[in-house]
Amino acid sequence: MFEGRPERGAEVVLVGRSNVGKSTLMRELTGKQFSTGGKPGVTRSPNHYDWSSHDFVLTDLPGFGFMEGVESGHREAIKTNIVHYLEDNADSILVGVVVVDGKSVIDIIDRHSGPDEIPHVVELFYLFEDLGIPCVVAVNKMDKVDDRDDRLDEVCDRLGLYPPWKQWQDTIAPITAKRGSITPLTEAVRTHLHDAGRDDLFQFF
Ligand SMILES: Nc1nc2c(ncn2[C@@H]2O[C@H](COP(=O)(O)OP(=O)(O)OP(=O)(O)O)[C@@H](O)[C@H]2O)c(=O)[nH]1
Ligand SMILES: [Mg+2]
Repeated sequence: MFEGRPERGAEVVLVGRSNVGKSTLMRELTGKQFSTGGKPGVTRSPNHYDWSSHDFVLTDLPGFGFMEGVESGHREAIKTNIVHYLEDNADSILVGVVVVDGKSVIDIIDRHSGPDEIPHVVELFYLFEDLGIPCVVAVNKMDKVDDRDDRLDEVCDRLGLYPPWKQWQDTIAPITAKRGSITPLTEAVRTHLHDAGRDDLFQFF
């Protein structure tokens, strides 16, 4: 189990595969440097960022999926811990942000789709739905994607959302975290915070 979650009544979580840019996005949102890098699996336990004056915490959960130098049993354990974390804290979590790498997400989803297999990203998306937590898919590294609209339509398709993606801007947010270009994400998050009656948290997004 993940330890050390600060006692907070409101939370936004970032979750996604290793190396998609969660820590980079966290840095953009908070202005604080978190350890990032090309080496997958950098984040092994949650990074909580909280503001002592506010009843709010932003959490960067560890990456799952491929992690160099991490054996498969441990990898599964991390995934199980993430699911438990989301279930245990579902009452406080106002928005779940699933971060994906726009360059590779479709290949990865298709590689892991089969009669007995559902890709982690799709599974997470539905887990948030089951838990009643609004979910935003931050499609990161858009600087590396040429066929932008086609790619985003494909992401919708794989998640069971009818294209075109532009009608899902509360759910699909194309960003380039590395360059600080994250407005589609902050606007989507704000929409869900507003729906939850929490405009007071706009200051963090
Ligand atoms: N081209 C490009 N690279 C990015 C972008 N965002 C992050 N990266 C790079 O992707 C790599 C991984 O970023 P991290 O933020 O460490 O990824 P993470 O999801 O926290 O990874 P784990 O901690 O392993 O789960 C780094 O080399 C980043 O510089 C982006 O928008 N575009
Ligand atoms: Mg990280």
